[in-house]
Amino acid sequence: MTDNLQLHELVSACHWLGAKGWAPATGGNMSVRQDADWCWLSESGKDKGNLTSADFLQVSIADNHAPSGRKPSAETGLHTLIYRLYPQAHAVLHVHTVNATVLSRVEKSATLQLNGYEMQKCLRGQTSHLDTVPMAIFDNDQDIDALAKRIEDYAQTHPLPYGFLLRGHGLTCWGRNVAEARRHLEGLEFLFECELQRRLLERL
Ligand SMILES: CSCCC(=O)C(=O)COP(=O)(O)O
Ligand SMILES: [Zn+2]
Repeated sequence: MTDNLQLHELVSACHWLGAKGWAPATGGNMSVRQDADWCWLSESGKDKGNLTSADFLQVSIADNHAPSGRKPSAETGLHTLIYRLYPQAHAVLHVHTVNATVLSRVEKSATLQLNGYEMQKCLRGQTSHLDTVPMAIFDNDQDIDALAKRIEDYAQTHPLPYGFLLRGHGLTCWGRNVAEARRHLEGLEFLFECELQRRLLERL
């Protein structure tokens, strides 16, 4: 059972990422796991930098049902997929940062390979800049069920330990608690900015 503390931490993470400009114009969505069956997801269409606990709706992880009758995020199916795939995932943050949006278009292949950066070590389990961290990029889709199915199929053979990019759309990342999801978001965003600048300066 997720305590109120995790929802409170999620609300402050939303204010933090909103202040950074990572959820512009109602973009982005966030959630926290309650238990094996339920999570709390941001309501669709809200300014994600200004949420309160009352803006989070209880959603069934199995079938995306929201008993309140209010409308959870349009991307609910991606959050619940992550909670089904990874029992250890307890918080999911989806943001529309400029770096994630642009880099996911500049990189034409299905995977962004990050290597050579000390900051890779902010990602759980990473211990060296010499290792390569693959970040999957999925082509964007307005059909979230179809997108979730593509991601689910991919995840059967490729682990997605931190998150994934949606091409021309943004980053979805998670962690074992809100603090870890927040660290992954901040670290990945830093790495994306470094990688974009490197490609610009090296004319790649
Ligand atoms: C203007 S944002 C377009 C929809 C989107 O990608 C998003 O992250 C926000 O959707 P939500 O339904 O969660 O508000
Ligand atoms: Zn989005």
